[in-house]
Amino acid sequence: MKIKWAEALKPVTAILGDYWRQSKLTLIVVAGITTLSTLASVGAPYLFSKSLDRISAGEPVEQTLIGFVVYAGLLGIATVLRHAVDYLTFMTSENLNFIAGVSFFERILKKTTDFFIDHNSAEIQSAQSRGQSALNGFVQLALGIIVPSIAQIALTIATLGAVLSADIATIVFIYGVVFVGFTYLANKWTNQHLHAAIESTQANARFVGNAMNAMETLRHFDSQDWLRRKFSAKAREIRDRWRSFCLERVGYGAFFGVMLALQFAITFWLLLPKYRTGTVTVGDLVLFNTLLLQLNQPFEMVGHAIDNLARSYSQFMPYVKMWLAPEETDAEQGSPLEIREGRIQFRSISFSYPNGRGVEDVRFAAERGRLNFLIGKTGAGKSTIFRLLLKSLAPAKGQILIDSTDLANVGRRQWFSRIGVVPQEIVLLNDSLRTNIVLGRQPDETKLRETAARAAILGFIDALPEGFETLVGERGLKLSGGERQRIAIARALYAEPEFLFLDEASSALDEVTERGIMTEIRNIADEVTVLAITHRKVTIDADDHVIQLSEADALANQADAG
Ligand SMILES: Nc1ncnc2c1ncn2[C@@H]1O[C@H](COP(=O)(O)OP(=O)(O)OP(=O)(O)O)[C@@H](O)[C@H]1O
Repeated sequence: MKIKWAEALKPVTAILGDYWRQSKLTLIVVAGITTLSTLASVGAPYLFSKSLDRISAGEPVEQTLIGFVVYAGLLGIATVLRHAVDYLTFMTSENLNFIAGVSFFERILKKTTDFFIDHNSAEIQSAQSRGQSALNGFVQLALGIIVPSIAQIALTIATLGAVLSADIATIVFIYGVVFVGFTYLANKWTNQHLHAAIESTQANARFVGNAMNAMETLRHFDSQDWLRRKFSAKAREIRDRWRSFCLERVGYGAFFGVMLALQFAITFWLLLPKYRTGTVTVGDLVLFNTLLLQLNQPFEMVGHAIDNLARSYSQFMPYVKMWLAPEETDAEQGSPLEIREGRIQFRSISFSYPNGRGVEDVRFAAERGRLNFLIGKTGAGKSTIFRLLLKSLAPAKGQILIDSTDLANVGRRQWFSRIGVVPQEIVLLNDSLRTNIVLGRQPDETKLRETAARAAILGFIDALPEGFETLVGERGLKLSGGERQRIAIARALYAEPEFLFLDEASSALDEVTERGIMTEIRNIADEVTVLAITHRKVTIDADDHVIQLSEADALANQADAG
């Protein structure tokens, strides 16, 4: 996806806007100090050259000493101010990191399900840290380099023009334009290597994230060697792209050296005859030499700044792409959800994924008073129906009614506050059992114990030395599959939902435990609408309501209202 400049500017303006509001005072102080530092760095050599001329003209040393003392003082002040600018800029950058980090995280929280199917956590993190450092680069460049350098260039050229001659100032100006222009072109020419290097780095982060998630499996298949080869091939590709970039830049360096020598040679060639005729003094020559040497620094800095800007821009692209990726659209001002009977009705629902698969014309109703089981062959569309119910997908056709309210008009937060879900793939945080069940909702010890008992996990938790405070490990891997499922069931029941969706929620449980949990759930079926996906017929009782997805082509699924 190629990003337009205007689009890339959206996150920049949002973040820098916040940054300006929060760090206004420091930024103004930095700008003030920068101006003073620039004045001191041009004023000092000027004073030196004038004092030198006065001494050459035979003025007594006592009278000229004051000029040299002020010169020394100005040099000192310029150094102090330069350091102050460096560190104040650095100090504010931490605040910028904070703002950029939080804004990015908030955006990621709103992304669609597809976003998390396409990007893993390592890749998201890599985009975030590169994006943050690029943004920081922009600000540091602007504050610490571009603004002071341009001020110094302007002031120096004006001084050279006034003290020496307009043609010298013009030569220096032309040199600066060629220098900065060539740096810009060199960037353009080397950009393809740069973009390729950044893209490869991002792809490698995605690869590493995938590999970390599948580490156990890869080990079982003795795939480490294959993994290592793949990783080193990708890492080599990144290194080679960076190398091509750097070597091309080294070549351009030679051009800059020749340019610098030429500039000095031409200007001295013009100045020396003027010295002979007395229009230029020794002090003027010294001033010229000092200012020119000093001026190469801001020229180089502006050149590098353009260079860095180009690099930062590329580094910033993955961050921008993620920032701009579609977000869940929500009916925030949606219909209030009034629940009377808790009836869920699918009315001719169709949905197709980009690959053409999905569900078509699905019709069924799930009511309270008994459990509703959704069954059908693998790939028939059961999970897709759940995703539609959870508003991760939106129907292309048809309506999902909750009593008489169309679910499409209900805000996600409102809907999620009324439902409990146990997904097929249980996701646990690497935190305590308590945190994994409560998940940031209102803490209530009695409710916690009650729901854990309903999910048949209370006995297990109480027997652990640290009880509810036990840590579950990365993705809950310190628990068995069945324990993870029971924690997920307790989590779904904790907020006393009005609708409960179970996607193969008991597939990892033994029959006795499963029966116990299903009895608990049947006991609440009068107050909660329960819709469960299962492949295990034994889970289903004679009194339960079965919704059978047809065995025809998945896209032509026709649910039986049972
Ligand atoms: N994100 C996706 N992108 C593209 N196609 C998908 C996606 N998710 C599912 N599908 C396809 O849609 C169809 C229905 O999948 P779904 O997961 O709903 O089936 P299911 O009945 O839940 O299967 P199972 O019983 O195996 O879990 C399948 O053909 C599947 O390949």
